[in-house]
Amino acid sequence: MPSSSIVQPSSVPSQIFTSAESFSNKLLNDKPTMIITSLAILLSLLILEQTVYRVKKGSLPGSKWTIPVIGKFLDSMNPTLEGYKKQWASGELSALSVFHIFIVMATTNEYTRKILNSPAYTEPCLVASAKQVLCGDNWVFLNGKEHVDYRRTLNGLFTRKALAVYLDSQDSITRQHFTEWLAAAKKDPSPQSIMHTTRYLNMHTSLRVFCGPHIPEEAIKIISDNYWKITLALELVNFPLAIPGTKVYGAIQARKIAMKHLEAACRDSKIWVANGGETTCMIDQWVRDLQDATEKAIADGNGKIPRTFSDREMALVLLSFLFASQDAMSSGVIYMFQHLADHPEILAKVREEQKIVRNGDYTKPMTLEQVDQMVYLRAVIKESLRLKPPVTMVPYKATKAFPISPFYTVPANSMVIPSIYPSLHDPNVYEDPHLFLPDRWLDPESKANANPKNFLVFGAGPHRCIGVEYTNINMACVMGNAAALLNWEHVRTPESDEVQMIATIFPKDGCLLRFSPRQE
Ligand code: HEM
Repeated sequence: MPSSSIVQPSSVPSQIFTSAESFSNKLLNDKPTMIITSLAILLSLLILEQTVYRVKKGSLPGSKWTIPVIGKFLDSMNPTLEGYKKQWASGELSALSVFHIFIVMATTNEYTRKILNSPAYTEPCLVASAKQVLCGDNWVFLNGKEHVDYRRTLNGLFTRKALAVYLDSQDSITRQHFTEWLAAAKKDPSPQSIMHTTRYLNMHTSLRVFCGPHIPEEAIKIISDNYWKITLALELVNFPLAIPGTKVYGAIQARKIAMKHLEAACRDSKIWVANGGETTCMIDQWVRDLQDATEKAIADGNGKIPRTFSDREMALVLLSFLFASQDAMSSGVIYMFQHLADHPEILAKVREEQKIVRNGDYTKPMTLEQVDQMVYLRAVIKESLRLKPPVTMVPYKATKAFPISPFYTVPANSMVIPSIYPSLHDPNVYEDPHLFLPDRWLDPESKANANPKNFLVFGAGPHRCIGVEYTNINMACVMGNAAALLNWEHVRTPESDEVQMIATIFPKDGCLLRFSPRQE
């Protein structure tokens, strides 16, 4: 076969094979050509892949070549904070590629804020699997005016009045779990990791705050047991196909289970509110807000009747809240337990404040007014979140070519990642950034307070966390009650200060604590 046929395959199509024998002879004769053709195509694709990567990367730091097809997939499967620190140290902007997704990582506060505040060029994409797990029609994927309008409705679920209603559930569930933790510790006094117990406490609290009495206790347990599959699928880039056995497939099954129960709760709440039931939870609050706005519009005769929300739409919102809060809140609370155990002098001050604010009576449920007065505890929470921010980075996508600096334009459709961690550890803003120093938040003139733009624990811009106040109150409720009602001893291991990244960050040894009851 002449070599020209390699580049001119069209020279053969008119040939008709008249027998099976001549066909197989032809195949045997053509075998070397087919191999050479395939190799040539493969080589061209590899060269094209490397060229596209290098053109997109331009002058940014990062590997000169990318591993064919998978890129840095293996690194992204086992991410480490050390690995990310290396990437951040490589430049203010740096590049990598995973499964042909070109990624630009921003390190500085300036670039990070620019990505978060440029809705004309960027939108959150969470992680690559997020649309499969959360459903493409989830409100969190809206942008621009549609997003602003939707979010305005949801803001009503986080007013001070609404937060005061939720605090009762938060307080009673926290106490219930502490009682169970103490009973377990009495049975087995050996130190135990608090990873799963804290996650269950958070899931239980979230689902009662969101759904009140409209979700049965067994459903909470089922959702909680399955939710870990969602957490495991939150890698930056997953294996692209959601086939049985993959993490994304497991997460989709877990979401289906959660959605079934959340939709049922929304249905139940609508009936409850229509029958005059009191507001017990977030969905009741939402249904009541809509009912009140509708009645007002009719009474005013202005025609501004609010849109209705189906059970599925409401359940998708609750799913987005669960998704946003479960891992982040667990990380925040676990590190609080660790930091306070490792700094007994700070825990002593938290206890002193609890005693004063609550008049030494820890039997009464915590109130919002009391949380307002816990100035020291709130500084401790802020510092714990700064030192170990649960969310170290937030993946965004460039919806069009994004001129992030005078020297570099992020190519359209790339992933562009604002990094939160470096801003929170900037030594120019936080002296001794690796130390746990809550006092830095108590002086209004401190560098930390003078530079709020660096405090990116909850992001910034149009998609800034909607649950900031709820988070602060919940952490105050859990840690205020823990300080008052529990003693805990941290059994340190060589891995206590190492960080494990599973969607958010956790101490690598799971934080081993020994609990006992506290009497003042
Ligand atoms: C320690 C706890 C939490 C941390 C550290 C945290 C952090 C974050 C961060 C970094 C973002 C991205 C912001 C951005 O893109 O600029 C975010 C978004 C979001 N968070 Fe949180 N979060 C926490 C708890 C919660 C809770 C408890 C809820 C709900 C009950 C919640 C609901 C949301 C939602 C809905 C978004 C997306 C907002 C939007 O796209 O408009 N978060 N959060």
